[in-house]
Amino acid sequence: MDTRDQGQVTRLLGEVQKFATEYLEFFSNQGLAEPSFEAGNGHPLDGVVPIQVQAAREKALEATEELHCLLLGPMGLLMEAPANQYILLSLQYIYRYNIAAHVPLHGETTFKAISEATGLDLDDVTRFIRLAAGWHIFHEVPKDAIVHTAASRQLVGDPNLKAWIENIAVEFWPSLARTVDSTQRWPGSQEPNESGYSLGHNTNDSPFDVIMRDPVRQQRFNDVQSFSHRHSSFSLDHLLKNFDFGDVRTLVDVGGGRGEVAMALAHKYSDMEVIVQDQPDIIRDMNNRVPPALRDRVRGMEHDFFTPQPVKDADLYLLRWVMHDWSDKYCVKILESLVPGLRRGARILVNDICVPEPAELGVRADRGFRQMDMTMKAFNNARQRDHETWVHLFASVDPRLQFLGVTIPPGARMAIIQAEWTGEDGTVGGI
Ligand SMILES: C[S@@+](CC[C@H](N)C(=O)[O-])C[C@H]1O[C@@H](n2cnc3c(N)ncnc32)[C@H](O)[C@@H]1O
Repeated sequence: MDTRDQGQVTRLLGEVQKFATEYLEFFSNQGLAEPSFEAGNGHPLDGVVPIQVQAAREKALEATEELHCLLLGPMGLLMEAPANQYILLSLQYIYRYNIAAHVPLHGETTFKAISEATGLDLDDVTRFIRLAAGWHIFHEVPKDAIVHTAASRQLVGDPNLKAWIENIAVEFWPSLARTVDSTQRWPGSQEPNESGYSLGHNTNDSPFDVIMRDPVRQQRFNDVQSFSHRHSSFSLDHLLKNFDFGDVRTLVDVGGGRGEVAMALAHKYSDMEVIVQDQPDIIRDMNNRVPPALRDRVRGMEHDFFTPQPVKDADLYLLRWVMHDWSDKYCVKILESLVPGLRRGARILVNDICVPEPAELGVRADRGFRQMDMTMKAFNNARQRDHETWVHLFASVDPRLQFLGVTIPPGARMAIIQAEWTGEDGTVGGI
């Protein structure tokens, strides 16, 4: 008999008690009320909580998650697993019809009042909101009347959160539903137009092309990038605090989006010139966002990163949150296209996920990385990479591109991955 799991529930109970108590001490020390579904925890995302408090919370979450799974039992676990997708359905409905704004921030309303104000079918309103209430998003009391919870209040007036949820519902969800079909139709494909997205959206184009030609989708996609910067584990601060840009005079932010990273860098380093490269529409938007005080040092440049790099002699080429959008085949092309711009000693800095080894993290944290990996496959046949895959990727570009290593700042999800060009200036293909 396998005795490994004996006493596991008891051990987990102890861990929940220990780590949740540590977490709660932070609230009592600050004179704050305990977190509740009604009032939340007072923090929009966990950025303002000290790192050791975040760690205690994460350990408590890991332990409660495992406890939950053990109590479900094997069959319960399998049966409950698909249920979480339903919350997305409800959130999509709530956003589509701006339901949250029809609930007073303080006080209650009724399903009937929402139906009358929006013109929506009363039965639909009731059913979609009751579905959400199962996840503590709105609370129904008494029957047919609802009030906000802390979570449903977040759905009012936060366009970037809206974009993030709608992007998953509209772009990713149909893609995920067809990803297994895509493995059958195009086994092992690295092409962006042979993915779950291609089948789910019935298109032969790559997802980026589909998104970029539709202003609504494009705006939403850009807002998602802004939203992702807000979560502490994806915060730009990890890069700014843990990489010394002190000797960088010219930085090219390749696929730099709306320039948020560039502007943060230019604020911090008053001698740095930053060139943001991206697709034409993004660059037009980006140029309008640069404040006058930074315009002489931050500028946008339309550039397709699959074509040779036009900026020669920069000190650093940054690829932040770009490579995970592409399969290895296309990442090699992106890196190869940089080579013509590189002078000896120029560095490439990739700020992207480096997936930890299996079992290095708890199951909850690990699951987050695996889900992101599968999302990228469904979207674009792209992937998240672990240490070994990053090393292999750089090695397959050019032996003169020396891999300098990977560091993951404490509390960060995005790793700092570096390489240096050791060849002659601006050489391509072994010349
Ligand atoms: C996930 S976003 C990352 C943006 C930014 N680096 C950040 O950290 O927020 C990926 C960016 O790559 C850009 N991109 C996609 N294809 C591109 C191409 N062929 N050439 C240049 N940029 C491209 C997108 O427009 C988008 O801004």
